Amino acid sequence: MGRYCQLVMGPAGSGKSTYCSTIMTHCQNIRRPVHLVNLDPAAEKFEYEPTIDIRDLISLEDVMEELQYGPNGGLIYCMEFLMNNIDWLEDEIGSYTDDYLIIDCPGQIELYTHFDIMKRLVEALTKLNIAICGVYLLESQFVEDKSKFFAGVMSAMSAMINLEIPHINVMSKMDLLPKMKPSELERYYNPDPLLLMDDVNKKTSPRYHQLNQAIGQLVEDFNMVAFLPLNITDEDSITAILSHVDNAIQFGEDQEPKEPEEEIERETDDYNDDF
Ligand SMILES: Nc1nc2c(ncn2[C@@H]2O[C@H](COP(=O)(O)OP(=O)(O)OP(=O)(O)O)[C@@H](O)[C@H]2O)c(=O)[nH]1
Repeated sequence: MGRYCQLVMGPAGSGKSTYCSTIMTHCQNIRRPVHLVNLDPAAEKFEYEPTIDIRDLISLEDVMEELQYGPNGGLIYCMEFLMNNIDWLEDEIGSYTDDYLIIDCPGQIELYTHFDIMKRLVEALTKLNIAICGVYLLESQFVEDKSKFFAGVMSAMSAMINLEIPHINVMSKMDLLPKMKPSELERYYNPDPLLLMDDVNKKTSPRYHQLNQAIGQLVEDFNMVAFLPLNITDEDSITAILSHVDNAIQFGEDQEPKEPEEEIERETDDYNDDF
């Protein structure tokens, strides 16, 4: 593999920064060269100093102070500013060849649902020949409220559909989840629409049952959302996630459309072989 990165996404507080430091520590222990990239202009402190940091370009604090934006508007302004100054990111990344970048993204959910900023970021990274794997985090506490869990599943789906990149979903903070039977947990790792129907129908008025069913059906039909558990104290869960990321990137590269020139060359060779 050449240059590649993990684009670490997920709602606010889902554990993105903790995940990034966990991966950094793991990679350093196994001597895999890795760099942390911070794209959250509101980030405060990091366990690892980021190699590339959006705050060297623009910080949310300055935008809020100087332009009188609120935190959400300010964040979108910062991300738009980054996209309009993408040369800065290209220059910063330029020197890191053959390295693994762990990109910590902001937690504003609208970035993954209805703004095109992440899509433009993906295009910019792809232009730099960086293979990307999206890593979407959802915290395990959502399991305790099934409608919240399914809302989280749909936000993960939204990121997958919008970005169209190799992607894995991670269920973070597994150490905080009360003990559950493996068969019960499995229904969350591979979201079982019946969980939603059984439980949410009981709590909602019958006029919403059809809607609950349609949402369950949507998740089932899409059939591509699955979660890998992350317990930051369990090395095996970290190794499993990294290996899924590697496989997703490899699979993505194998799916790349072939260069038309290659096709033409092969056809010419075939033609020559015939004679
Ligand atoms: N017990 C436990 N706590 C965690 C874990 N991951 C994150 N936390 C805690 O959850 C809170 C949020 O974690 P962060 O890593 O800052 O989450 P984030 O997604 O980067 O947050 P934003 O930057 O606000 O979007 C912090 O208090 C972390 O200490 C975990 O695996 N286990």
